[in-house]
Amino acid sequence: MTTTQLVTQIKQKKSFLCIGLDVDLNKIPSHLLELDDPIFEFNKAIIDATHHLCVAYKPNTAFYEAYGIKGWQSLEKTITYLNTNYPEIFTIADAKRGDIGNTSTMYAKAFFEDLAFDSVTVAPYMGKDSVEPFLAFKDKHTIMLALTSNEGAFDFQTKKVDKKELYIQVLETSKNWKNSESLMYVVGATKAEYFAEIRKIIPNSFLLVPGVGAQGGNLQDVCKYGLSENIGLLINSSRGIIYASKNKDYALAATQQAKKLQVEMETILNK
Ligand SMILES: O=c1ccn([C@@H]2O[C@H](COP(=O)(O)O)[C@@H](O)[C@H]2O)c(=O)[nH]1
Repeated sequence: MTTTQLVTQIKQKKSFLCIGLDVDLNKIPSHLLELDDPIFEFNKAIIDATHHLCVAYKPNTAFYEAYGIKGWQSLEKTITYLNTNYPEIFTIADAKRGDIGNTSTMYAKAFFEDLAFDSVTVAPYMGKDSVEPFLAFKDKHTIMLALTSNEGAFDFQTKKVDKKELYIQVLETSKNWKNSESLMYVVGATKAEYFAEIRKIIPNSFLLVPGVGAQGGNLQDVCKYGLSENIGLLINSSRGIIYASKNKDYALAATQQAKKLQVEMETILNK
């Protein structure tokens, strides 16, 4: 998917919401556990109930890998279901990969070719030659961790290297990499006070922003300095939407939570 197609979808739906599909078998309604593939059935119901309110879905691969081959099959069925039934939706494999070049190429093939995701998250720690193999894929997007939502972000990311914070170095340096126009960045909603500085460096790049909802990040605070000319934000909420109810009404409850965020986003976009 191209960035233009993503922006068009955002404008049509008046939403820049990304829903995280982080499925934990201990948290889903118990009646689903009797089915052959509870993870897929849960995702299918959530997707059917929310696709009109969001522009992206983000399964975090950890929640699938934890269940071995069955979990990976559920992930495959979920992405195939999305690509077949809702091809306009932007898909993110939150896998946080990155390795030496030839290994990164294999990671990129796994998520872009085999599973046909539109994007994958990567860690910047191993540098240019670990990220450029992902950027070589046309109309695919590489979403690099910049300033993460967790407390541990302050351990390294905000530490100064050559008088500049590491996350700033990541943003500035990666702008010069081959095919860097395919880069997006992860910036946590819990770090709203950093968005103004970040936008000075990457005014137009899309930012994937996790941390709204369960982690306490605030949508209004993020949008104040995070919005760009082409909107440029994908705000993720996972647990706050998919676990809004533990009962049989879970899909309806997810719709209601997603709708709340979409309405807030529509108001912001209309300003
Ligand atoms: O900085 C980061 C990077 C990734 N995540 C991931 O996003 C979701 C957030 O889930 P919630 O339930 O809405 O808190 C999850 O998959 C994280 O691994 C992040 O939170 N922060």
